[in-house]
Amino acid sequence: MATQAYHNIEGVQINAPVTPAYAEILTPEALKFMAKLVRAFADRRDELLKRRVERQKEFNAGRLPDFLKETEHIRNGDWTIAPLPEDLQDRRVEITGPAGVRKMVVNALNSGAKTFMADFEDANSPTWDNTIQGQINLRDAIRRQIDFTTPEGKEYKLKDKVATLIVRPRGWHLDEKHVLVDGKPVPGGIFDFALYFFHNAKTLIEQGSGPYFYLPKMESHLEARLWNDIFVMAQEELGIPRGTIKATVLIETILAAFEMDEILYELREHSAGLNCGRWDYIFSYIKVLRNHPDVILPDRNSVTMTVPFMRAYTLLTIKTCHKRKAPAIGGMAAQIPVKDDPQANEEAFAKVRVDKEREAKDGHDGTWVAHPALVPVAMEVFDKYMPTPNQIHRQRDDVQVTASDLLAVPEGKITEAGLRNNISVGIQYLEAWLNGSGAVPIFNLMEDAATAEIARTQVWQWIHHPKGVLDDGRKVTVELVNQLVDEELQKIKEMVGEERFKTGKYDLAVELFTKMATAEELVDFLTLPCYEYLD
Ligand SMILES: CC(=O)SCCNC(=O)CCNC(=O)[C@H](O)C(C)(C)COP(=O)(O)OP(=O)(O)OC[C@H]1O[C@@H](n2cnc3c(N)ncnc32)[C@H](O)[C@@H]1OP(=O)(O)O
Ligand SMILES: O=CC(=O)O
Ligand SMILES: [Mg+2]
Repeated sequence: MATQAYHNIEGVQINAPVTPAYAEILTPEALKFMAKLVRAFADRRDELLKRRVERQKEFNAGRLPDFLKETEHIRNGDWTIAPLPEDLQDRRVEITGPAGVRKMVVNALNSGAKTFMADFEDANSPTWDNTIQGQINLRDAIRRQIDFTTPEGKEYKLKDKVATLIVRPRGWHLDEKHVLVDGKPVPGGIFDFALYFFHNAKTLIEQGSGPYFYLPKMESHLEARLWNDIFVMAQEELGIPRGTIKATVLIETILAAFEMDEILYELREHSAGLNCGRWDYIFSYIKVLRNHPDVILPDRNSVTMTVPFMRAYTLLTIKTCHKRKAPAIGGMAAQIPVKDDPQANEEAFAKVRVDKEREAKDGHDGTWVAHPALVPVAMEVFDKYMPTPNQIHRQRDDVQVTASDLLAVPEGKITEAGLRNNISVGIQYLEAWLNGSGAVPIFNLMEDAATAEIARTQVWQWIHHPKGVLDDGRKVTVELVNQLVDEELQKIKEMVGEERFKTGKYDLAVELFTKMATAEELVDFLTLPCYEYLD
């Protein structure tokens, strides 16, 4: 790999190729801006990550998450978030997809969805190329200079009316290893935010929109405070009025569910509400409560949105948001179109419809879809049940959710089929991610970093937990998992063919998967050890 050090900007070093196109993003001014934010806030990010570790030690020792005593006054206080801008009033359907895939950016913006969340997180494998190409794509899309024709002659051209753009930077746990400030890798979230904001905020404002963000995987209101402080400084630096940035926080950790009011409060000048990131939420539930002898989840496909702890969390999100005049956006159904099988396709669409109906009736102000073909499905449902741009006016005072409701352990079986599915999906997903694809279709479902986290964490939990027993009475063990890994790998080989298997990264994917599933300690995020292998 070529190495380029940006010696002209003191303390900033880039250990990756900088092509002329990349240099348009990595300009001296943009890097200075990024470095200023990093210098101001990276230490606090590090402290907050240490705090996560300390809190986990307490949960491992038997403590259960609960609402915070010291912030009771915020939960009981009478306050609301600042008014929402015009183009974030109606978010009934939001499409998501990786920022780094140019044609998907065009397709998503053209999809008919109200907004498009361009992703540097769950749907993105953070290779250097994906990261910088993502920034290029977004810059070009905003300036309507993204149209192109493939060598096969297929045209990608933005329609007149496109979705409002929202960008999801990486979570606090991830670094951008290719860029160092004062010798240390920069927090990936600050890197993604800073470059996008620097290049586009003013243009977006001139267009009547604004710099809008989704903030992933937070575990406390102190982490939200950090984002808020970054926003304040970033706006000041560029001479943009405070409060222009709007950010929607994903409630996708069990710990954040206990701090929803506090998170909205920290960001109240910059808040665009909350979203139910259901897949990471399930992952976080397993991770945080991993040492608790009563907590074990059944097969991944039986942890649905209607199990009590998931229902409690989504209803509490709606209630909390609406009390604060904030939108409560729903989550992602994993079904995607099934090619060449109309019946299976109709079944998949029906599942999405049911999911969206429940969300709209509950009071969500919008929802997510993974594929353009699902935009009309979700749109029809929300048009039917939500005639107004949003339903923030619907107070859900009838909803009463306690700490034990949020923690309630669902019933269900652990089966060999469920174990095999987790193994196969885990390996296939890791292989794709290592090859630079962060979202992929596997067995007709959308899989991304969050859904794959559940797969590998379940295998770990079932091995390590005394109740990790299959419905036929067999204990899940390292030996059983190793045996099934071999068998599932063989099936994958048959499915993808000899050539693809040989040229793929299956050996590495199996090694990483098996290590994470069988290690004594649970790895915090699968993306951390795997990132070492990304270019
Ligand atoms: C847990 C969470 O965080 S959810 C949010 C993060 N996850 C995501 O964003 C996943 C988004 N979805 C996707 O990435 C894709 O839909 C996948 C990978 C699941 C399936 O993709 P494919 O196999 O390419 O789907 P398919 O072949 O049906 O695509 C048909 C067309 O739709 C496009 N398309 C599919 N999904 C999307 C999308 N989300 N955004 C834009 N375009 C899309 C494809 O690029 C393709 O375009 P083309 O005809 O111009 O070539
Ligand atoms: O980011 C969304 C999720 O479900 O995880
Ligand atoms: Mg997520």
